[in-house]
Amino acid sequence: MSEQELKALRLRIDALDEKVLELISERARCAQEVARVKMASLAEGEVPVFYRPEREAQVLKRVMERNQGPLGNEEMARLFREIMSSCLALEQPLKVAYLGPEGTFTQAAAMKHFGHAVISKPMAAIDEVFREVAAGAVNFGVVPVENSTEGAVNHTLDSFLEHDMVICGEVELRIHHHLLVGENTKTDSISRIYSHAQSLAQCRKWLDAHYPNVERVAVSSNAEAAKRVKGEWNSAAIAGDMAAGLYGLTRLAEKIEDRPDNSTRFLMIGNQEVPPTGDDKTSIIVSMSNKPGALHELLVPFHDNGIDLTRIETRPSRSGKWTYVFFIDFVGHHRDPLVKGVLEKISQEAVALKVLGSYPKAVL
Ligand SMILES: O=C(O)C(=O)C[C@]1(C(=O)O)C=C[C@@H](O)C=C1
Repeated sequence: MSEQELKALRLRIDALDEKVLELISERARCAQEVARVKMASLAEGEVPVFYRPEREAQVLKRVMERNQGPLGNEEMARLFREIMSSCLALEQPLKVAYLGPEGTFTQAAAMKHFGHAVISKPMAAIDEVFREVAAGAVNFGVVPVENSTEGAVNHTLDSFLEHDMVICGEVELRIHHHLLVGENTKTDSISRIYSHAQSLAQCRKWLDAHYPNVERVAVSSNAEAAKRVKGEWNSAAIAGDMAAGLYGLTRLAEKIEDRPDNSTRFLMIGNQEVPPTGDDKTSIIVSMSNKPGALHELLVPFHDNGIDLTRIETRPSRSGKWTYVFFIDFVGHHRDPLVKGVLEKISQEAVALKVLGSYPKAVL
């Protein structure tokens, strides 16, 4: 390519950037107007709700439907995700607590869902994320709930039994683990590998094959593991891209998870009910009496009404020995007439039924 051609193309890019800049600014001014309208239409004592997950899902879906390339749908939606995040921050910066420390996959999930213009706050444990939201110190919390290789995150499920929380969103993240070392690590004499117990389990086969005799030490998060190895000579950590970058670690081996499709689903928790979008999911907790056929009775109404169950999980109820609660996710919104009917039917048979929330299916 000649210098002249390159110069001409760059001039075109400059001109386009000016237009993009002006359009983004116009959009941001529009969002400021939206905030003004929201404030003006408040009833006496009503608190304004700036964040609208149902609207955000709609905007992102529209972008993906209309996108003609060459950028892929996900890439384009990711750009719009950030524009919307910045527009919302003009209305009101969201405060979001997540399972920390900095560099965890949960932080990456929070950024994927809310964008980077939020004020994010790392918490030391899942229960602390719940408490921070319950105390009103943040608008939302982000916690992991299930992994495609290792199953449920029990701490999260149990926290729902102890706190009154509304689920207002979900996000799925492809989880890639790397074996990381610090600059002083003697790589031929690694005697210890740190990571979160779930991550160690997700890489079990790889570790058995490559480091069968090395001690595996479970710590509170993979970011914590990355932080530790920075100062140690004979240890490595299993963690993701964010932690590797944050703590300046070297990748000794990449993508060491046993299953290439290893993914984790995260939930956004808060106090805000989300209206239907037409493409939603609902999460409920149900406890049934301990009698034969109880689980069958619980599932029949879903089957009879053609409602798609996406997950069912059992946990000890904590209110009696050998009694259980069921965590159920299904497609639909609790305000849909069909779903309403199913929930009424179940509550007639159940000891207790709690709707944890209805929320848009993950778009990104
Ligand atoms: O439509 C709204 O209610 C807005 O506040 C605007 C907007 C946007 O930028 O599109 C910003 C934040 C909301 O979470 C949803 C959408």
